[in-house]
Amino acid sequence: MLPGGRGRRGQGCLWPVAHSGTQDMPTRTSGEMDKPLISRHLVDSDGSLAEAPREVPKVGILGSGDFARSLATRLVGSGFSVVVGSRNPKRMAGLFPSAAQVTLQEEAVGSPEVIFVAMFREHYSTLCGLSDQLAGKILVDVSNPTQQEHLRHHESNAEYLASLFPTCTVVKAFNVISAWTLQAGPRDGNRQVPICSDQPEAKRAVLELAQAMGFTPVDMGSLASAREVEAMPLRLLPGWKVPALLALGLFVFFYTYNFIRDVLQPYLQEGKNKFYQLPVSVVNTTLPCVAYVLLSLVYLPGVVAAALQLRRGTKYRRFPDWLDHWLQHRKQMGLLSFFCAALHALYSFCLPLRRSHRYELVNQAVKQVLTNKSHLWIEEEVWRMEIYLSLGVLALGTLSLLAVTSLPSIANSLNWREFSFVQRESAVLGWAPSPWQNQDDVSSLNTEGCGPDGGHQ
Ligand SMILES: NC(=O)C1=CN([C@@H]2O[C@H](COP(=O)(O)OP(=O)(O)OC[C@H]3O[C@@H](n4cnc5c(N)ncnc54)[C@H](OP(=O)(O)O)[C@@H]3O)[C@@H](O)[C@H]2O)C=CC1
Ligand SMILES: [Cu+2]
Repeated sequence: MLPGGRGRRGQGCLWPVAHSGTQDMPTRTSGEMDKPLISRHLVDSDGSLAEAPREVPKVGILGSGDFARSLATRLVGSGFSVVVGSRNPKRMAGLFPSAAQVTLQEEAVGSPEVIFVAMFREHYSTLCGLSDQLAGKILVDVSNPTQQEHLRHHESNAEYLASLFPTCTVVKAFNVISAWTLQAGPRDGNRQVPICSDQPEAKRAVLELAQAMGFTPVDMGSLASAREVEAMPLRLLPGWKVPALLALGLFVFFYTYNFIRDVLQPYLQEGKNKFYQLPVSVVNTTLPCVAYVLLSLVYLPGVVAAALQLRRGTKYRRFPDWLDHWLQHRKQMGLLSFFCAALHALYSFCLPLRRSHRYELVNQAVKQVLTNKSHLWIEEEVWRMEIYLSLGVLALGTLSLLAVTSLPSIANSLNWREFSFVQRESAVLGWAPSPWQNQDDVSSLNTEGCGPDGGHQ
């Protein structure tokens, strides 16, 4: 079991990998050579307790910058012995945890099997002098290219490092984790660490290292995926761009429409000044329209896909790309729909707070007095509003249930049947999940609870 890690019972733990052809293991007898450095089993096959880990695994870090410091802190905290290689160890030693050994680059790379290269790409070539000492070791490339660098270089940083050190095994990992997350621990921030390498054993070693540090490693395959892994931190909310632009476009469209209908037309035809309605009332009328349309766009691709499958007579053929993308964006559209509906509810609460509303009430009262009416009560109107409001609240409640259960952490705590039950039963459409639907889908309901005039006024 790894120190500080959540070692799996009865399962072999490979860290650190004993390289075939690694010479620096003279301390172990030949009988021990096939065992990993750390004790292999928590519980042996005969049920007796295995020996506790004795040797503290050593990890090397080249570079002494922000990332190196955070990494060293985290590794020491996870029970590893850390040796840092710097061009200027004296100056840097004070910045590292005291348990970490800070020394010259050539001294640091001697003993550890796994060495993190916490430097920028342009400085990789300065390590070429260490080629001989590095032979046979695992180099972990943590670098992140800038947008320009990513576009300029065809090969990934990790592949470039591998080309400089053909005798080493390069593993790409940890680039998506910020120095800050490393230091604070994986409690907050992203836990997932995508890892890729051409050598399965080396990848496995780094996978287990990440796990021992409390992260969730994700196997991304061979080093050819490094370019994709390096592009990850450059992307900003990738799945949200299209749905957010769509929501914005819908908002602009409906806002313009409502402005023309509720403000401009009364002004032009009757000379009424209703421009004060622009900040609250028109926005409040617009939000449910956006919510409705987004919601129908959550359902529509499912129907289109079903129709397509029926027409093709099979479900084992790929959907066209546009439909595929649309299907993949349903969750975001559903959540944006929920967001608009929630905003609409808030705005609706604020309607009676407005000064214009108070003036209108008083004016109406005065009018009533002048016409000598004492009691104004239209039964039908009263009932209608009560029902609108009740349906609106119910609809928003259901929509929030769908939104909440679609969040990964909550969806993961439900099994597939529970998930589809919540999603289906709460959906007033009675829409059944189908094979193309993924677990992350938010399906929704068809009522939003708006008055026919949309504005609850
Ligand atoms: N900071 C972050 O949050 C993250 C950083 N990364 C990646 O980690 C790597 C290091 O980043 P970071 O620690 O922030 O950078 P820094 O600038 O803080 O550190 C870079 C280190 O590289 C070392 N180095 C070795 N050779 C040279 C050289 N010839 N010229 C200059 N420096 C050299 C230096 O250490 P010394 O002087 O001791 O030799 C220096 O401390 C980068 O590739 C970055 O993309 C990845 C994810 C997050
Ligand atoms: Cu409403």
